[in-house]
This record gives sequence, C-alpha cells and structure tokens, in this order.
Amino acid sequence: MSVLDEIIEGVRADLAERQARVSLDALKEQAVKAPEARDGVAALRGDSVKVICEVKRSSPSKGALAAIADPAGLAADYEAGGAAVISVLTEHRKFGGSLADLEAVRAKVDIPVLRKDFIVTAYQLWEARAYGADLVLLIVSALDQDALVSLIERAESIGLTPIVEVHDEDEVTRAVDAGAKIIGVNARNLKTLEVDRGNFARIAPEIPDHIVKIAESGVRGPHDLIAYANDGADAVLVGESLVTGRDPKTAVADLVAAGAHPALRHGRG
Ligand SMILES: O=C(O)c1ccccc1NCC(=O)[C@H](O)[C@H](O)COP(=O)(O)O
Repeated sequence: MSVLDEIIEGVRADLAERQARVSLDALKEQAVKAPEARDGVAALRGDSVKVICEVKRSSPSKGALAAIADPAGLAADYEAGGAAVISVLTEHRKFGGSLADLEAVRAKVDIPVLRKDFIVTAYQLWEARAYGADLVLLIVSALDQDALVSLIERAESIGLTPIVEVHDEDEVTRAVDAGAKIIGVNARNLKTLEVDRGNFARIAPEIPDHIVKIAESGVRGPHDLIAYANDGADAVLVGESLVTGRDPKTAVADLVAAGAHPALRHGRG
C-alpha cells in the first residue's frame, strides 16, 4: 500500500466517524451560516508571485515539525508578512491538523483560507465550507475522473475554489478536462515522498495559460520561489520551511519581496 493509500484509508475511517455524528443536513445548515467565501482565484492572480503559507504540524515524510499551539496566531503572522492565502492541513493522523484549526484561522485572517486535506467525498466539501474554508485541495491521484469532475462542480456550486493537484502530464490532462481553474503541481511524490523541484518545470508547459499555476512543496527560501517563478509559477505553497524557521513573518515577507521583483513580471498577470 502506498503512503497516499494509507493516508486515505485513515481519512475514510475518520470521515465515517464524523458522518455518524453529524448529518449532511446539519453541515449544510452550518455552511449557510458561515462567512461568505472569499475569491481564491483573484487572490492568486496579479503582477507578483503569490505566497500560500501552510499551517503544518507534522508530515509523513518528516514526522513532527512544530507544535503550533496557536494556529490562528501563526496565520496572522503569515498574513502580516504578505501571504496571499493560508493553507490549513486538517488531516489529523499524519499531519496533526483539525477542522478546529481551520475555523480558528479563518476567524483571525482577512485573506482566503485553503482546507488542505485528502478530499474524497462531497461531505468533506460541506465540512470545508461549514468551517469557513474558501478553497479546497482536490488531488487527482486520489480520485477517479467522475469523482474529480463531480467534486470540482460541487465545490464551485457551494462557493469553494478548488485547487487541483497533479504530479505528471497525464494528471494535467485529467485536471484540465475536469475544468480546473487552478492547478497545483506538487514536487512531492505522494507514493515515495521524494521531493523533485524539477517536476514543476517539466509539467508547467502542459498547463494552459488561462489556468493559475501553483508550485507546491520544497520551497526553502526566496531562491526556490524565484526558480519556480522563472518556470512559470503564479504562486508557491510553502509549509515546512516556515513552521520550522524562527521568524515566520519575516520569512514570508522575504518570499513576498522576491515574488514582487520586477524581473519576474514578464508574462504574468
Ligand atoms: O508533506 C508530506 O510529507 C506529505 C506526504 C504525503 C502527502 C502530502 C504531504 N504533504 C502535503 C503537501 O503537499 C505539503 O504540505 C505542501 O506542499 C508544503 O510542502 P513543504 O513546503 O515541502 O512542507
């Protein structure tokens, strides 16, 4: 069984437990009362390379990264540093996250918030909206094509912006065919956990111009952002280097400043 399969097995078990406790109708009622969704596409477009900053306590590849007792406080630091979007890992078993983290972060910041999880059912989309998410991650390799198409449509119909994650050219084709407006290319192979920053450069040319392109994983500092930007990234998604560093606000500000450099502006916006 691959790491991704193992994660999804745990996600499905936890999901079954939540579904037994909270009906879909109750979630829908909660979602109706949630603050209106913020525009995820608008937040990720523009002249500069945008920075998505992640609240990440642990990971299958690295184990414990940071305790993060106050996820909302960390998100506020990210926002003060100039983050465009906050990503909150809500998966619990491997990443130590929760829907409570998502809710607390969304209540604290004024920028869009991504529910980063392993979404396999529409119930999780309603959960995302009920707890305040503006964007959700949909991982192509975790879904068959019918499920991908239907989850993108459902997400958009309830006000969520889907980020569709790919790892190779075939998955780009599937994401584009399914109607993705934002595609994230993950440098981390979810089967081997190896990070290959060259993955973005190989795959990005296959993504049509009108689609927002995010380079996910492996950003250690401004030099990696610049490399991804030169290969066509509109945004980068950064977790580990921010949660393990000493000063997240300054680290984000450094990335944002690098992303705003006029030399990166060609062809963007
Ligand atoms: O981070 C992992 O080890 C991991 C393993 C299996 C599935 C997903 C995983 N991470 C999710 C992510 O995509 C990253 O958290 C995100 O792109 C940030 O990456 P990084 O800056 O390298 O922490």
